Amino acid sequence: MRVAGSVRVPGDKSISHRALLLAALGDGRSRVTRILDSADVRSTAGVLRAMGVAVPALGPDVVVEGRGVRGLTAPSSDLDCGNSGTTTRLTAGIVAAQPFAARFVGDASLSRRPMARVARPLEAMGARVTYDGDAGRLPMTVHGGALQDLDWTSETSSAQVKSAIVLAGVAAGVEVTVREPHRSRDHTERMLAARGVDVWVHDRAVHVPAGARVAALDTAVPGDPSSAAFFAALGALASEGELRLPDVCLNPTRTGFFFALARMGARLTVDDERQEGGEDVGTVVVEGGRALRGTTVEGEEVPSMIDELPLLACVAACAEGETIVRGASELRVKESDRITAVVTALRAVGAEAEELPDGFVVYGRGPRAFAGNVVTHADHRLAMAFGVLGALPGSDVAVDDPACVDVSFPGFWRALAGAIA
Ligand SMILES: O=C(O)C1=C[C@@H](OP(=O)(O)O)[C@@H](O)[C@H](O)C1
Ligand SMILES: C=C(OP(=O)(O)O)C(=O)O
Repeated sequence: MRVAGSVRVPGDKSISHRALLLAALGDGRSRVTRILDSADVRSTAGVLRAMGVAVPALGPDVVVEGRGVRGLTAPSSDLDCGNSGTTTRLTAGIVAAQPFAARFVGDASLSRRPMARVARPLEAMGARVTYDGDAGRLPMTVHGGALQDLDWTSETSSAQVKSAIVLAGVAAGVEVTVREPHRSRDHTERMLAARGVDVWVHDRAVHVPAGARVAALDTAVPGDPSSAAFFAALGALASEGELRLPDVCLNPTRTGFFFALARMGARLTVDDERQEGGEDVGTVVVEGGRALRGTTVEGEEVPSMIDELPLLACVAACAEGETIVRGASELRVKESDRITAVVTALRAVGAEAEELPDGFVVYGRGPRAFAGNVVTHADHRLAMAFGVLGALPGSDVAVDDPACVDVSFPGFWRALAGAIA
């Protein structure tokens, strides 16, 4: 298989959510260009509209009139977060500081995911959180109120938990410190700093002082490294050719997959590296034709490629030798249980893999073709990872729900077909 050309991946999902939320909390008008128009970001736009923020239909250029940190209005309907954990948890932090209650609902997948991880610190700040049914699961109502300062040590390295607490602190005007075991993605910190908030980051701790205001800011969203990862993998698995992936966010809390792929033997370089809107951005160039070998991922590397681990498992099936991922039990509480789902799907297409409680082992047997049916559990990352395996010469992989890619990467299948020469 030969790859060629340039794939411009859509805007970063994490940054797109935050760009809307911070624009809503801002003093004045913010313009966001190149925002990701996907189902998850539409969920964030929808919950903001329900709270009185005039967010236009998502497009190349989105202008939002900020309401200030406590200027949201009580929603007259539920906040429908769809499939999006980020929408739910970050918005829960903001609602905790507003003088009203809001009920969060989501689809079947989101309704299985744990919410106590954000509810507990928000309760410690003085908000009240109630559940319709099972404790810690949606539907969940956050009753906002007068919040107090918080110094919180998180058990998980979760940017959503960290951001929920930080946004609650900013919206309430109180002081917060959040500590985490390993550094998770730091877009909230960078984006608040760019909007005039005195954020301090020291090692694995973040501090925001009392009385913060969020300035309005015009920004462009860089390309999503989690979406670019599928094309980096495709290029690395190709027998010849080169793919260029321009304008990808290269924030070091997000580039773990590229690093692991390079370590496995892929030829990856970066052109035109620069700073844009507080983020490192560049063109990732991947060349095919290299033999790949297995690797081990654990510890602090895990958060830097948390959403790319299903894809890493697929690449590992085409490498020589074992790939071991440990310390990634968070994968069990994503859109699906991504440990069980990826191991089951790998076996279904003819690869060898086994589950660990907190990760997996893939027994790679070098470049080859795969065939079988993949159950995605409507998980976009699973669909795209197995889409890459299905694109390999001789492969015949049927993904049960190809449309679920719309959560993060509408147009993925066309882009995948277009990258193969
Ligand atoms: O903050 C964010 O934008 C995200 C954080 C990660 O989740 P956790 O915070 O649950 O690890 C990641 O998996 C998710 O896709 C997006
Ligand atoms: C886990 C993901 O997103 P979220 O938590 O926002 O649903 C993801 O996009 O892989």
